[in-house]
Amino acid sequence: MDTDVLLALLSSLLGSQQYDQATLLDALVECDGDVDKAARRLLKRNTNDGPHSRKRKRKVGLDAWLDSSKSKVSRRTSGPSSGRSDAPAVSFNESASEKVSSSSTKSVSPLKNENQSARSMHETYPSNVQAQEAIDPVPSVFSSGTSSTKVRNISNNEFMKLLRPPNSKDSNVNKRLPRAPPLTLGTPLLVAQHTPCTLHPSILPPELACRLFYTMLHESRTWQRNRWWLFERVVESPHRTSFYCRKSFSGGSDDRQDMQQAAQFWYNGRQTEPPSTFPLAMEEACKIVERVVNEEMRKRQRFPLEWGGESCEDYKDLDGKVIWRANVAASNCYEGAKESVGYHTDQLTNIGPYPTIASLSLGTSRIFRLREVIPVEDKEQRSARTYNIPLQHNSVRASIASYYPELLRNLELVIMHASTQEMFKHCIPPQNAIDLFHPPFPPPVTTSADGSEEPLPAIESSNARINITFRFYRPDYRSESTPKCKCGVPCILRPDMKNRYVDPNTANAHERRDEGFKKNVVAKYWWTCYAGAQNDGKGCNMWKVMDAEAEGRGPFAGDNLLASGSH
Ligand SMILES: O=C(O)CCC(=O)C(=O)O
Ligand SMILES: [Fe+2]
Repeated sequence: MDTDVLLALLSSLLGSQQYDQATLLDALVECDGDVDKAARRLLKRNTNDGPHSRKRKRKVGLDAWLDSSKSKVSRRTSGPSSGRSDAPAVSFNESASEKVSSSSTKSVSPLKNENQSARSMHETYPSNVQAQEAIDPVPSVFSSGTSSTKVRNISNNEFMKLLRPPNSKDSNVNKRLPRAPPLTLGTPLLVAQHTPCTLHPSILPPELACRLFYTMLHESRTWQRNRWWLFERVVESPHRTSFYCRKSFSGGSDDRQDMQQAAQFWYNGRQTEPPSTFPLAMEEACKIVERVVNEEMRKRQRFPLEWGGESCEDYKDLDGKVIWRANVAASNCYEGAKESVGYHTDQLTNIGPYPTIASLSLGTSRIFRLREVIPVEDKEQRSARTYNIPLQHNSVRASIASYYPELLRNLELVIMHASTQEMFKHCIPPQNAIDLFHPPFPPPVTTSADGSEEPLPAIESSNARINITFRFYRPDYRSESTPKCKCGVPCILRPDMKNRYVDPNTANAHERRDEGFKKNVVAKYWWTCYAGAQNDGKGCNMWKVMDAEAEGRGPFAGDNLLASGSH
């Protein structure tokens, strides 16, 4: 994680559009993780590139970065007219800042309520700042205060100490390792070969896909940007998002209420309106997605910690067992090429270990980027690779917990893939250009509150991508079972991505001996305090290992495997 923080900081200093991640990483490695030095080195290189290089005029350095956000605050307080003429970010931040300060005062009261919980879908990686950087060369971070700003100058060392957790090994990046060049995975076969994801093009009937695009784009007018605290500032994700619950979920009413409470704190502990239920077109699409995901899951070996409750009555369908059922969905809207989401893993708080997530893309095509997190033990042997997966309209990318595709063995690839959330971080990077989407059908008709029917506004072309991630909130990870930290706020659940183990339940003797099959299971998860994301950035640093048995979690897929003796 700390390498990502360093990368985010470095690109904040330089502007991420001008340097690709590999260049930033190289500079960091050359400078032993010193962000300031790396920024100066890259700048110097640019200066040498020619006398007209516009990059060399940029002021860099941590102090300059902090200064720039200070001056942003003062611009803000001196009124919008003093801002840049092209300054939507400034005026936006101004109103966002007001909203945040009121919500941060509010967040105290809901957090007192025992039944409510603070949680979010995304990790609070500063790489979101990096993503936002690509939109506005001035970092889109701002002080939470008014004109008496909370921003203070701190030394480089002090800052680095904040960023680097004790015992962090990331500063010792192995300099001898060649960099693995990024790979673009343009076909379902390539995606399956290299990642624990599967790609399903043209999954919905074309008319339904188009109707769903219109519906969600219309809904997205009310979606919000995610905000959280980071290093005494509030940062904001450069895309809009919303959370939906599925009405037809067959769990009891307690389940539904519990999911609603979880949804209220969907993003980083910020209290939101109760979630909407799936619109009709989304419900229709969900049924198709569920069928495809279940078919795919039946082909795969399960991880011991996956949900194993498919034999419970509630999870049976007319057709028999349903391994995976979507009961919530998070939806994202990216307008234009520059809107993005930074590198993160999805929080496991309610979806539990080794979750399966089905992510439907509608509208303009965008790149989905995956980057593997290399376990500590492997750091000397191999470097992380970045995979780019272009996601077209009406396609589903399913991240299904899987050990590794069979094909990998035949191809004798060294990298052994496990599950997406445990082994990879993902993002939607900003792009320089996108193709406009032309809806192939006229807009659907909607029924308004007074019962009258009218069509949604027609769209000739759109620069928006709508993403719907269908998820299964596990009954054994319901909100009320989430441990609370000393702040009295529900914790978040994270995997120990950097340490992996052989799974004794599934590995055979040969596999256990074989180096290549080592470390394909994440066995440790921990609960950590997350109050800091909303609570003026202040949390209690609480940290405890998840003890599935003591916490009464399950049933797990591993229990079923053992019972059937099928491993
Ligand atoms: O838009 C996408 O495809 C990714 C969204 C995502 O990562 C999320 O909602 O957690
Ligand atoms: Fe995600």
